[in-house]
Amino acid sequence: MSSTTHFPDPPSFQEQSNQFISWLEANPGVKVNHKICLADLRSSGAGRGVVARTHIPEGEELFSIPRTLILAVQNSELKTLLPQDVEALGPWLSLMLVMLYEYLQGERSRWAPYFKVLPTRFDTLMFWSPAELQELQASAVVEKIGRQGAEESILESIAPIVRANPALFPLVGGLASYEGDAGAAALLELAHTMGSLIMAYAFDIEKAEDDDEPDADDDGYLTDDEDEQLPKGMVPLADLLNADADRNNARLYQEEESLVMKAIKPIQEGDEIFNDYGEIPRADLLRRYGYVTDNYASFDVVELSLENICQAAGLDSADVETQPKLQFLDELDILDDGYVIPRPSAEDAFEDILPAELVILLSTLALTPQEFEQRRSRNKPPKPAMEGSQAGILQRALLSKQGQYATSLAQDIEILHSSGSHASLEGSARRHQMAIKVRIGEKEILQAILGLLDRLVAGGSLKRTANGDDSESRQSKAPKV
Ligand SMILES: C[S@@+](CC[C@H](N)C(=O)[O-])C[C@H]1O[C@@H](n2cnc3c(N)ncnc32)[C@H](O)[C@@H]1O
Repeated sequence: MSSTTHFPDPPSFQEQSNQFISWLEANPGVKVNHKICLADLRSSGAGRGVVARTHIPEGEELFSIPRTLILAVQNSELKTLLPQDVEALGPWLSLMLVMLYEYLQGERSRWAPYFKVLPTRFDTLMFWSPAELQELQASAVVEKIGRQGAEESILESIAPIVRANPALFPLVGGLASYEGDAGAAALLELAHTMGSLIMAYAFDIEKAEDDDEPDADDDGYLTDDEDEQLPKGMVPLADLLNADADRNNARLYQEEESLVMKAIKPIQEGDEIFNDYGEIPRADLLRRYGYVTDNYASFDVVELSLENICQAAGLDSADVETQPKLQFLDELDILDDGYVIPRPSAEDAFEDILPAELVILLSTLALTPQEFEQRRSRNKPPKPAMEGSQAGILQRALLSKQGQYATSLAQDIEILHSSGSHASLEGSARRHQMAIKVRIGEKEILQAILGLLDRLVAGGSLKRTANGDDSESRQSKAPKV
């Protein structure tokens, strides 16, 4: 993302940018620093972005958007036009409904010039075909896309409101109604567009006096703990900043009356201004934002499923009801469905790389029946320590995970080298290349951890630094991608 094909009416791209900025500046309370501009970055696959026209010192305000201009439930007239409490739908679905309403108003919407600069096509995993998703091979991200769950929620919560209020939700594309298969399909498509915009563009909007950091989300468009989440809102211009891991040089401050973007570093003339999307593994970057860059590689993770680990420990299943060791950890609330292993860095000691819950699981699985009975009678899990037997289970689980990918790391590196420059690729070819990068990251982690475990199983020390470079390689040494 985001090339020409992702935006409506590509020939008017620049004109739409200009009209959007004019509209923005005409709104009372908006301030846009003349040192920034909205740039066309489609040639590098980054859609629109914000660029410095001239040097900007650290701390300088880049723009300020009044809270009343945020496209959000509290600012849309929809909430006064419906009998039900829109906010009760939760942050995702309520904003989705409001965006559907505003979008379908066309030119009558207060945010019409804003919608014209937003994309209508996405490279987020929600939109990948089964064949494209297959390129992610054994990546756990494939299980987190949540398309089916999102569609069920849309049909259950959004569709009845839209269908009951035809005057508020005009029909699109020659449809007779939003009823029936064709109506439902059109509604789902529109809702997915809004959901994808929320996923990649919306901010959690803190209350004016609330300084707490927002919770991280989420699978699909929804999460389990919706009640605790902050309302979401689309903040014009703030959401046109791209992000690139450690190149972050701006930050949005949520003040009493306005949301203010400020430079957090000196920015040189011509530099792109980047927001911070967080320390996101490339798999999740692809799922939520539809792009990857090599700068995010250090945040990559590999996820082992509980099933994978149980198999490696010789258990018949990962069923909590029938496996006493799993039941014991579940009752202590320290059992997970999957365990995330980060990319080891040169500074990390091995025991700091693995999550404590994973080491406790391995230690529990390694207990003899007598040791387990003792633990259970004291209701205490084993201490998270990696020794030979735990390392053996982990090694088998990692090898089994490695075997689930259809190609080796060495093969992927070759495929990547022959696949051409990222920026020039479009459509499926671009998605394919991004998938290769994701799976390379995961395979590099598997290889690095396996190298460290080799030493442990062979009787070496675990205190050494966990750096992929000095570890024994099972496959050819991985270059930085
Ligand atoms: C918040 S929007 C930023 C504005 C967006 N570029 C646009 O033209 O509308 C987030 C989207 O921008 C794109 N994006 C952000 N950072 C990027 C980067 N470093 N390289 C390529 N695309 C990027 C992705 O498509 C992502 O989903």
